[in-house]
Amino acid sequence: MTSSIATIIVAAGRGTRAGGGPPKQWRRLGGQPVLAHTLDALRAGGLTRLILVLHPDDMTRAQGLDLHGVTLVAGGATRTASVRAALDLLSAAPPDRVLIHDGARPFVSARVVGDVMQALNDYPAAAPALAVVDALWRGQDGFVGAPVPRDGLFRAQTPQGFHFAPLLSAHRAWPGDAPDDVEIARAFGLSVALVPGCEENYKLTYAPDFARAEAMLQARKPQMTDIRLGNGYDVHRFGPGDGCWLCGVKVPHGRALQGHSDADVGMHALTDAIYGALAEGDIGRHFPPSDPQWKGAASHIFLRHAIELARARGYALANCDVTLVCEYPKIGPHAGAMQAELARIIGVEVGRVSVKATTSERLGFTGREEGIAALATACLIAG
Ligand SMILES: Nc1ccn([C@@H]2O[C@H](COP(=O)(O)OP(=O)(O)OP(=O)(O)O)[C@@H](O)[C@H]2O)c(=O)n1
Ligand SMILES: C[C@](O)(CO)[C@H](O)COP(=O)(O)O
Repeated sequence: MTSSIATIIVAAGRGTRAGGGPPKQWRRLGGQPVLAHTLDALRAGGLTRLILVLHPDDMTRAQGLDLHGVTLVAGGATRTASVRAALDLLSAAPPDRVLIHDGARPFVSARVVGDVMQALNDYPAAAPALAVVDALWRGQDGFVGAPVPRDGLFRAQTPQGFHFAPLLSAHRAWPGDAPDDVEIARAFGLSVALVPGCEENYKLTYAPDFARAEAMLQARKPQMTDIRLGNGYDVHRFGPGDGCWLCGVKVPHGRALQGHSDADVGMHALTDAIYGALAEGDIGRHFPPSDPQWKGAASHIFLRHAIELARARGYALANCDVTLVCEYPKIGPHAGAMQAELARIIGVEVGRVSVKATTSERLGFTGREEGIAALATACLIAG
């Protein structure tokens, strides 16, 4: 038989030790109120019936939270009074079990929640805690006094879990305040099982605890891979000659491509794709055709420049793909050599470079064999 469970989140305190500003449970962590993280963490632990105890002055702040499955209740002047208000509310439709969690512990893990719930199958109460590992001393007027044996000492955490009926009786029998509900349950005679807590489940208490929380959130963020894509397109016309430079290979042909440089249309398209990925314009920006020093230049100069620029910015070429559009010369027999040459210039393995070709079905300027067009895509990856 499954038992019903409700979770009380106490969040009606004023957070005076955390310093100025809004109460700590309403301060923002990673752009959201602390309480939004706490609710998310508890839901991730499978808890759905949630009682959120708020200070009467904070009720309107709750509108910014995801209140699905949440009942709001006004808290009291002490933590104990706040828990009691929630227990009284629940007593109208009592669950079998209740977990009580500090709103100021936003990083509780599903594992801790699960361990507490599991322990309630065998015990009337259970609480997470961490063994004290450091040596303990009593301080005496600013000096180290007598050591305190640390064996058997634990640092208490929440959620603390209880069978509901005995806990309600324990609270109703308790006269005043208490640091937590374990103390009240034990005073009533309930045995409380220890389950392992976790370091991340610390309570935001003092101002520096917020910097630690921000750092934890930052570390949890999936690291975004910086991937950049660029495309390039180029056309050169045919003129007299005995072959075309295409992707670094001279392909025998009855004509040659005309241009200011060696007119390697494929390498130009690829170079522009790399510049495009870097948002660095095109070849014309880096090697102006008006500058006579680039007349007849070998196009690998341009490609090397683009890839060096990428490296200087911290990018490597992940892969590239060049498509040549022409009826003639036939590219297929030379595509392997072109891939190898481009890979050599770029400094990557051949498997990252693709060269392929298509005709335009005799349509347009390429179909009329007036020139060759080339398209290229380059993918750069940071790191
Ligand atoms: N009257 C109170 C006092 C405390 N709490 C809640 O109990 C949890 C643990 O208490 P603590 O860390 O002591 O919170 P504060 O009382 O807000 O802090 P401070 O003592 O620094 O003012 C917090 O989530 C807090 O909001 C509560 O619901 N009602
Ligand atoms: C309930 C509690 O969080 C257990 O660690 C703690 O007792 C309440 O907070 P305080 O900082 O001790 O007031």
